[in-house]
Amino acid sequence: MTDFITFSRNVFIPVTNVCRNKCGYCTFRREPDEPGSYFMSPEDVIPLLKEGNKAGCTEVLFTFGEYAEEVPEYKKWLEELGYSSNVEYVVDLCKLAIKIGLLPHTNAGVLNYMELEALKPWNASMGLMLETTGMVAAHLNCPGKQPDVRVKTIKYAGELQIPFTTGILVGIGETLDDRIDSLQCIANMHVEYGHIQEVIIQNFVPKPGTSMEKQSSPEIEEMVQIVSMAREILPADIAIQVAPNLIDPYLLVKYGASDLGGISPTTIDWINPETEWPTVDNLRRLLKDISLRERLPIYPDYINKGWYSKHLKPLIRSMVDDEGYRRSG
Ligand SMILES: O=c1nc2n(C[C@H](O)[C@H](O)[C@H](O)CO)c3cc(O)ccc3cc-2c(=O)[nH]1
Ligand SMILES: C[C@H]1O[C@@H](n2cnc3c(N)ncnc32)[C@H](O)[C@@H]1O
Ligand code: MET
Ligand code: SF4
Repeated sequence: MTDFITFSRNVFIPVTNVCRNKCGYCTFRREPDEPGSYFMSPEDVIPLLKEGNKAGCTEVLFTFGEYAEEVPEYKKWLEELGYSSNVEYVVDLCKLAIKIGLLPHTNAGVLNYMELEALKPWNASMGLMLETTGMVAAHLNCPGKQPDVRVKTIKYAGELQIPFTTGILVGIGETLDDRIDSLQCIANMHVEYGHIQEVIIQNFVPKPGTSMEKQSSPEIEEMVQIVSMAREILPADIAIQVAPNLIDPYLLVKYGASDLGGISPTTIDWINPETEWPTVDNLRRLLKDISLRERLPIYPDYINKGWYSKHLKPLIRSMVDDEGYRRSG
């Protein structure tokens, strides 16, 4: 077990819920003509960024339905704002965030090499869940959830030296062999490119109204097993993240989890809105004897390696302590 467990203070901004995929477990996504579908303009985003900055956050998590621009309605919204592509818009959102004092972490789903290249200078880190290398029914209508497509994006990020977050979703119909294969696949990519800063082991939570509503969440014993396996399979410099709003982290931390991901003081978890994040004080209580330390969205090793652009340098410098974590006070 590590000496301390890390987390980051973030603002969670779900820019659009329009998405080309139809994951069997997701309640976030909407059809463009469905009530509740939306697209956030800069006027919607700016107050949230300012509020997060005031509350002491270091990070903004921009997340999206995947390739929403393939949907004509979304494309029209973008063009009305004067953008010809989603990535062009995300770059502008990142610039706004940096100006306000937050380090961007973008997870826009699958992206190609050029899109990642355009986003790299404006992001402290980026992410994409591998989910699983297995063929599961939950991903039947999801061009962007095919394992080879996901792996390609994660490899491009490696070629571009982008500090990267990925992970697996546990309990979506994959087998034990699929879980081992997924972790091995991530480990191999890290050995080749050295860019995976953390791997999320996320437990599936069934949601009413989805095709998987009757499927159960993995038991804690199963999560302990997979976290232990992850700790054995993944190189030691990769952190293992679990989500403290989805599962009690105490036991998982004993078996190798070392990070609790982004906790937001001002926003909810838009993908899992049913469960609130614990406050930092509550986390300290949950973790009992184990101490908690705040990090930035870019891990100490990657700050040391200088894997960030000149646009982020002043902000990172103002936030970081001598050991690469969040400076206190
Ligand atoms: O608060 C959340 N943060 C999620 N994060 C963000 C994460 O907690 C932090 O932003 C990173 O650890 C960077 O600091 C993700 C990041 C990814 O790149 C990919 C998937 C996720 C999923 C979640 C999530 O479900 N909830
Ligand atoms: C942002 C990430 O949220 C995860 N995600 C999406 N739906 C669920 C769910 N029902 N339970 C747990 N995690 C989920 C996916 O792994 C996605 O990549
Ligand atoms: N839609 C993307 C994905 O599933 C981003 C996270 S879910 C909103 O990969
Ligand atoms: S999890 Fe992401 S890719 Fe899947 S339907 Fe939801 S928004 Fe789309």
